[in-house]
Amino acid sequence: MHIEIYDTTLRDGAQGEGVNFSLEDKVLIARRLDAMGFDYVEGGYPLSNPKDAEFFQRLVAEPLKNAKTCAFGMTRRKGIAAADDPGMKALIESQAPVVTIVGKTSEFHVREVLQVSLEENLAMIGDTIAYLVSEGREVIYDAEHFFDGWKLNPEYAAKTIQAAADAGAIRVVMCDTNGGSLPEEVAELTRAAAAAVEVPLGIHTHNDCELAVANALASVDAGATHVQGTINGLGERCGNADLISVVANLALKKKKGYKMLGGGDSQADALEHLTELSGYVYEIANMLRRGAQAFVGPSAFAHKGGMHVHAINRVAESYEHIPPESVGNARRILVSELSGRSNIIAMTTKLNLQEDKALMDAVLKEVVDRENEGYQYEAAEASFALLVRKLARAFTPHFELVKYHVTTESRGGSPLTEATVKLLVHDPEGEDTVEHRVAEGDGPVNALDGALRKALKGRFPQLAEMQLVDYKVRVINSEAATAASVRVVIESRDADGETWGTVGVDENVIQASWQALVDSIEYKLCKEEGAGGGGQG
Ligand SMILES: CC(=O)SCCNC(=O)CCNC(=O)[C@H](O)C(C)(C)COP(=O)(O)OP(=O)(O)OC[C@H]1O[C@@H](n2cnc3c(N)ncnc32)[C@H](O)[C@@H]1OP(=O)(O)O
Ligand SMILES: CC(=O)C(=O)O
Repeated sequence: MHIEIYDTTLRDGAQGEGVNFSLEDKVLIARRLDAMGFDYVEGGYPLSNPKDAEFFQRLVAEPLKNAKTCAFGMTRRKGIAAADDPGMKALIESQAPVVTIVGKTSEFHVREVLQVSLEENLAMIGDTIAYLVSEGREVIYDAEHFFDGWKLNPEYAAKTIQAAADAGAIRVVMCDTNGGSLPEEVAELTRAAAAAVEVPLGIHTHNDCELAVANALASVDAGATHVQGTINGLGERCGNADLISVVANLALKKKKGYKMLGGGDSQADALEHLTELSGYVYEIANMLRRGAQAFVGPSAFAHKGGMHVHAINRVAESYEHIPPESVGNARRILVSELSGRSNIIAMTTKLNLQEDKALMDAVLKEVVDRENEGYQYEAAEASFALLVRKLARAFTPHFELVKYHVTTESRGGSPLTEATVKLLVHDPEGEDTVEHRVAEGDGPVNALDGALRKALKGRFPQLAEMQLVDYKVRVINSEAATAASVRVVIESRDADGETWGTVGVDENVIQASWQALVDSIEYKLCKEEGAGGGGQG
């Protein structure tokens, strides 16, 4: 059975705190969803702001290829004809072929929020849809507060969706607007709605009880054939149903043969692009990815516990509910104090090192000891790779520190930071040289990085290709007051997009930063020589 997937990232997703798409962002996301086979893409509320209105004009100039574009609006204002309502005018002018209209289902909302009679609300629903249909639009009706409204007054709730169906709505979508319903209630009321109207039913759920996806799935099992939600679950308050999880569960977990996103090969292809889609939307929204996001998060198939990794090495599905590749994700093995030898073997295999029991034991001991001192290798695979090479005696440093010096000076204005670095730079085929360089920076780490690069750029020009993209500091034993150590984790990126993390720990933040900086540069140089391996990007 085909289940329609309706994306409202650009409207309800944009109602999430901290989400603000530009016009260009919206167009890019709409086209990506279109390419992946989504049935409907809701672009926004044309009455609300010029950007949303302009979005639809952009799609008139260059329409989506597969998905239907939907413009969102509410039922006509009380006491006026639909044709006279500015909201209707904006919807018609959007030229979107589909209009999604939200209307009230709950008599409580009709009385207390709209403050109109129950009859006037029914007329507002019917008039609005009939008018838009007469203007040649397909209308999807979003029944706001459907579940709460039905529980309060089922006869009235049924009348509201019947008014929508009678006026020509092509879908009636049951909205769990406050996100307070449970899956069993959603299933039961989906069956009740199916008995009240013949129009295909849809489901639109919010995540206030962490049940948006479960509620959407329950509704589909009970007969809904259209699911509304957003990518990554962005949306008002706690968000909407995450369509990534909805699609992955319907396609991969349910045994009822649900088909979506084009079905067949296109469906499989779309599933394999879900991780990429999730990252794309986070990137455009300028938001950090959620590590533990189901199916597509970086931690969704990351194995940390030694016993898990041991089992995974024997049979992948022992600790994985689906193959990570089926949703475009990848297995990751983490190294930490919770590791057993299996974690270390998995990581060193990635580094192309021979399996060597004595080395594995030494690495495991070193990792456990260092994590006890505050190091953490989960986000610092490059430092781990260097640590293994050092223990395997397969590492020759490219340079050594003679001394560094960092000063910060303020004469009343913004402080100025300056770093001096003196290095012994090795040259296996020639003479070692001493490089002594100074650089200014926005802060101590920036200045140190500048001076370090100046000292190395003559001998290693390829360092110009890499840049530091993230810097995190954390105090790790704050109860020890003055003796507290800090952990610095630096993320670096190469010209080809590969990223790697390095770590440093010390009581002095500059020394911790120096360790992480040196590891970052050594990793890049080893990588160039084919000896780094195991990048994280
Ligand atoms: C469940 C949902 O997510 S629905 C979508 C919610 N999204 C948004 O609100 C974002 C876009 N909204 C906006 O840009 C603005 O709210 C607008 C342009 C729609 C309206 O702005 P304003 O005219 O200034 O009204 P305001 O937002 O203060 O109040 C909403 C008005 O709509 C009325 N209203 C609310 N729902 C409906 C409905 N389904 N049908 C008709 N009128 C409605 C309210 O009664 C209120 O009118 P009133 O002040 O005459 O009582
Ligand atoms: C329509 C909608 O966004 C809701 O009821 O949640």
